[in-house]
Amino acid sequence: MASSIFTHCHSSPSSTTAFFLRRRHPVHVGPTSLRFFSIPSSPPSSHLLSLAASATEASAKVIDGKSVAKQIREEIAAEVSRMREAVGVIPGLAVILVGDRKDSATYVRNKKKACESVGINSLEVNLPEDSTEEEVLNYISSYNDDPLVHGILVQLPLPSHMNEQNVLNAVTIEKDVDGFHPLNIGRLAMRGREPLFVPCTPKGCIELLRRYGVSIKGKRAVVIGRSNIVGTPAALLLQREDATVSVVHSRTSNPEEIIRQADIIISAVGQPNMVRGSWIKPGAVIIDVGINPVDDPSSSRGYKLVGDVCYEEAIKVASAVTPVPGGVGPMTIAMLLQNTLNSAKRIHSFE
Ligand SMILES: Nc1nc(=O)c2c([nH]1)NC[C@@H]1CN(c3ccc(C(=O)N[C@@H](CCC(=O)O)C(=O)O)cc3)C=[N+]21
Repeated sequence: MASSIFTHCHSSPSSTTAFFLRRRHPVHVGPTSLRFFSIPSSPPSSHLLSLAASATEASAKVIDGKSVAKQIREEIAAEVSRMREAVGVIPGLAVILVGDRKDSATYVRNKKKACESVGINSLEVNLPEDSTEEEVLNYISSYNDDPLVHGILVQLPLPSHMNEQNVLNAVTIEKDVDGFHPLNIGRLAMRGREPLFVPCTPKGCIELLRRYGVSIKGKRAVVIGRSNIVGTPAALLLQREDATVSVVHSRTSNPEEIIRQADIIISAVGQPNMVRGSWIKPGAVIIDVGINPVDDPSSSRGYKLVGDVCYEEAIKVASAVTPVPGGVGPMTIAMLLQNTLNSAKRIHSFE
């Protein structure tokens, strides 16, 4: 198993530009399985990470997103009951799913399960693929007005006949738990302004760094990818944390040279095993957002999930790396729950 993924890293095309061809969001498939690496029992509680650690295979840490996410879900569950007991309010998340994409259905199911696990109410509407934009807008409008709903999530991607911008703009910023409303992104970009919500995946990346004691201030950070939902907000967040940030994308010349200068790398491009060991500065910390299915005849599903970063190479050079699966993915859902809880607290002035 481990050798097949190793082979995959080496059989990947070596040209950088070939990897940067545009692609849709990584496709989510199947249940979590941690097969390729040993996971430490729990994340360090204090600042144990040494960025200057000599780069040997044994010294690299696996950043265990699955276990951090579990810890965060427990904290959220405690807050949800405290709020329910104190003011009788249960946070509610409404999820709007349009069409029958298999990966989207899986994501929505996982979000619903996660809500149940912490005591958050979840409402779900599944509209047919050929629904009109107006029908979606009507649902958004009724959830905007519904006092039992504190967060609204429109599962992306939407069918191509809908205007994503119109739809996302319709979610009231008070309930925009995805943090995708332009007003929330705009505030994220401006110094001295505070967004009501920060997008879940980038927020999860920063939370992982924080809980593993990786300091960001004054560090060189490189974000690979410039999507609205991950790359761009991740770069804005790192900058707010006082990193010096570069964004590498499909039109960047010499991406490897820029990436090699990074103390912290966040990769969100959706290209399997694109970032090679030789692109990584010894001791760097790597947050791998990509969740890419690749063929794997030895797996019962016929595929396995790999990140944007060649894990077996990275683990030898970096001081810490997030695995795929079990890294950023579970954190995204934990941050969605946190945003929903915080929204209910804000709406009900509960501290
Ligand atoms: N409005 C909207 N908000 C989103 O946040 C959103 C979206 N649309 N569309 C799709 C993407 C993708 N996404 C993931 C969430 C969790 C995992 C996750 O938990 N993955 C696990 C399981 C992987 C597996 O084994 O299948 C892991 O990485 O360990 C992955 C991907 C949220 N998205």
